[in-house]
Amino acid sequence: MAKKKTKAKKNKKAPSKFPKVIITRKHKVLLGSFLMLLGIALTIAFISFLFNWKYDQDTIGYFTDRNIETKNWLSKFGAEISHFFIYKGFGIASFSLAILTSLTGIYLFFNLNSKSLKNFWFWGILVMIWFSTLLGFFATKNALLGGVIGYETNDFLQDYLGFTGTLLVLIFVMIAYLVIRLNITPELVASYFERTKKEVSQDFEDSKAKEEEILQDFLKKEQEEQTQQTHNVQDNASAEAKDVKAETEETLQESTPAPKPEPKSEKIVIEGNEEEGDVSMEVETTVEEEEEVDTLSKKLVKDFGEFDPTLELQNYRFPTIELLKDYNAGGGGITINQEELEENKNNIVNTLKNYKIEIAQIKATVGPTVTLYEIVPEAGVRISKIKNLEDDIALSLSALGIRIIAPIPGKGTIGIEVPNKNSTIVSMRSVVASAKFQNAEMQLPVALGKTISNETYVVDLAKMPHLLMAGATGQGKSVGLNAVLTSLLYQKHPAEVKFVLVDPKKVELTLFNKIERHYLAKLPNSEEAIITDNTKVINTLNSLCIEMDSRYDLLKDAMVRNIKEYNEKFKARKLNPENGHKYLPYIVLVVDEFADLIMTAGKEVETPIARLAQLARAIGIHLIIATQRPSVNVITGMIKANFPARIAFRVTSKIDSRTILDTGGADQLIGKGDMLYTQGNNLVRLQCAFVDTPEVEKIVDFIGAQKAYPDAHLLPEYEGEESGTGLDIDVSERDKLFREAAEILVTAQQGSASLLQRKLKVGYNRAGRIIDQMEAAGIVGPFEGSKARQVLITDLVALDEFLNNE
Ligand SMILES: Nc1ncnc2c1ncn2[C@@H]1O[C@H](COP(=O)(O)OP(=O)(O)OP(=O)(O)O)[C@@H](O)[C@H]1O
Repeated sequence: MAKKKTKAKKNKKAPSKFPKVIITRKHKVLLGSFLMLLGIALTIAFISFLFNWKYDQDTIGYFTDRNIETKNWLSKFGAEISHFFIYKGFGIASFSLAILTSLTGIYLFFNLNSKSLKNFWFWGILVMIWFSTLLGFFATKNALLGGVIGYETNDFLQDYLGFTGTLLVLIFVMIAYLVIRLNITPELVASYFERTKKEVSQDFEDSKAKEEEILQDFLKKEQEEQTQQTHNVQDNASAEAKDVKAETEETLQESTPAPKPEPKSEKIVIEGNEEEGDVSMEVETTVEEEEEVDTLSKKLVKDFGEFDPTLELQNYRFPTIELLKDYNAGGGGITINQEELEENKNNIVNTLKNYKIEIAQIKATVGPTVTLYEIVPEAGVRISKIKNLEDDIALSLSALGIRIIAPIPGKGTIGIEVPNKNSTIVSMRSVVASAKFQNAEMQLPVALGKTISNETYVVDLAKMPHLLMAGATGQGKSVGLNAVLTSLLYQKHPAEVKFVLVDPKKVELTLFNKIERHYLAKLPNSEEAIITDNTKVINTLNSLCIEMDSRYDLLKDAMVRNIKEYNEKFKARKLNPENGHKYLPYIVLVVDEFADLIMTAGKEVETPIARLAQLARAIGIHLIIATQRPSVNVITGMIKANFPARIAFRVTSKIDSRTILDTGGADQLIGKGDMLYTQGNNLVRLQCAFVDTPEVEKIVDFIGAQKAYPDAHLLPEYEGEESGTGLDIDVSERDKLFREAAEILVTAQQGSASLLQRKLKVGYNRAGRIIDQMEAAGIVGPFEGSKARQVLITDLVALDEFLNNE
């Protein structure tokens, strides 16, 4: 019980802690500049101390006495602090402290990734201790070099390990540093020497070749001079020259670089017994050739560093947290209303008593929108009884949005969720600033909102791997979509993720147009990156399928299983861009109002969507589809089977809830971002993070104002059937009735399929196909909606001529 109380206390306190954790950009700039200057001050003080320490010795300890003067360039502060760190501390190794302080300042000031900073501090301090001990070891008489700590550490080690032992420890620490921090291995050192050796011998060969060239030039000149002399002399001279030439050739032959050594082979001889007539046999075993691939990639990484996909936009700045509004700035998180809690508790206890269910324990967890009352029934009460009474209990408590979970999975208690009278908005700012989101080691982290116990809920879109969002209109779907997109914008560089946005309503996602050249992907030749026309969606989906197939080919070629491994290999320069390899960004396809799409395009979109959903997980294409019409003809079995991660906002009926989640519950939500999330197993009730349109606008403005790529990310080209208009229809594939049909239309001067149907007595499909073939041939014009097509040939004679000339 006592434990529970403290837990409850923790929960109560948790929200008020939040604002304290947030370090704003201003704080960072201030602290960063302070630390940079402090580092510089320390360096100045330390340098000055090295020259003036003897004089300043007497002044130490008189910090408050203003009459005493020091020679340190930073006066008393400099003398005292240097005395503390250099003399009493780590000796001249203390300079590393000044460097680390400045470095921290630089990181904060420029808002750099602070992960590597921890590494710098750890190794910096280790090197400092090591160096001061080393100096304490070798320069025992000069206290200034190793400092007191260096001297004492060394003394301590020598007492226990002796002179040699201490030396060995120092050497080991150095090796550890070289191996762990600088990744220097014996192989690397060996390969360095090997390379240098090769370079030196190459230099020798080059100079030899030059010498040969000079020699040949010289010989040529000699020869020319000699041809001008008398015949006799000429003969002699040419004979001599021949000699010299022969000699030169000999040397030339020697100096020409030897052909590449074949892999060495070892010869083993199996001796036969000659007396018995046996023949001896030579067995040749070849030594394996060395693999060059790895050493090449290592060399590339060594020369150019790992491939950095963000290099093209290396000055890109992630949106700052200040762009998001702090909805709870005044109130400070969840407020707990004791009276309300008491009232609800009594209500629950009494209601259950009416049904003769006694309660042993009850515990409340206050969340942003609902409070969860966890009940432990008295021994002997069957859970199924409570489950059967679910509706009656909800009715007795007479509040909207009550959900009973009997039992809570994995807990053995019964949960009753009762909405709070005053709900708290979960701001996007609070979830983005949370440590859970900031430190999330996920490929595509998405902060969905907060759980009932007020914890930030972060999921990995890459693991989902596709998300279905549904809910009645006005319950928070668009806000939810924006929360997902915003999360990704806060964590992923434009080089790492691209969005394909489909927005038939034309208003929800339009804002993201501003980041077209940073984050959006589109078809080549399309003007707008955000797709608002349903017919164009089909082309985009098919293009994504092409992209998927080509990505699979790349993965196969690279012999990896997924995009993460592929990109790691590419970064390590193990994949050659000349073979078509490139860094692959994640692609997130967002379809708002999926119902609209299915209604207009049906199978044509369902098939590629299902294909992508089934196969695209490994190659980094993830789908998010949202709909306000959660009926079975929209969320079909095929869609459901491939979208294990689902979010349900409030719906109007239990049937709708079943369609989305395979279980009830979404009909009991209270709306305004109250939602249920499942990833195939448990249902989690969450309050969706709230991000308003002006906030999204600020973020996209912030990103849009920065340097961008020249164009949006281009998807592979896909020529839709309707855009091709069958122009490539082969003449030999024409319908048998083609000529007859053409004559009918030219005579009637009316390009109508129904006319063909009537005259030729063919079905609608065949008539349509013939018309398409005629369009391809140039006999009739393009489809003009309700009007009949224009006939481009005036009479039968012209038609005859036209067809004969084809
Ligand atoms: N997470 C949330 N927290 C607080 N209020 C919310 C939240 N989500 C939505 N709301 C409220 O609900 C309103 C409607 O939300 P939203 O526009 O997202 O609904 P929708 O389901 O997309 O509706 P539609 O399908 O008609 O576009 C918002 O204007 C806001 O006031």
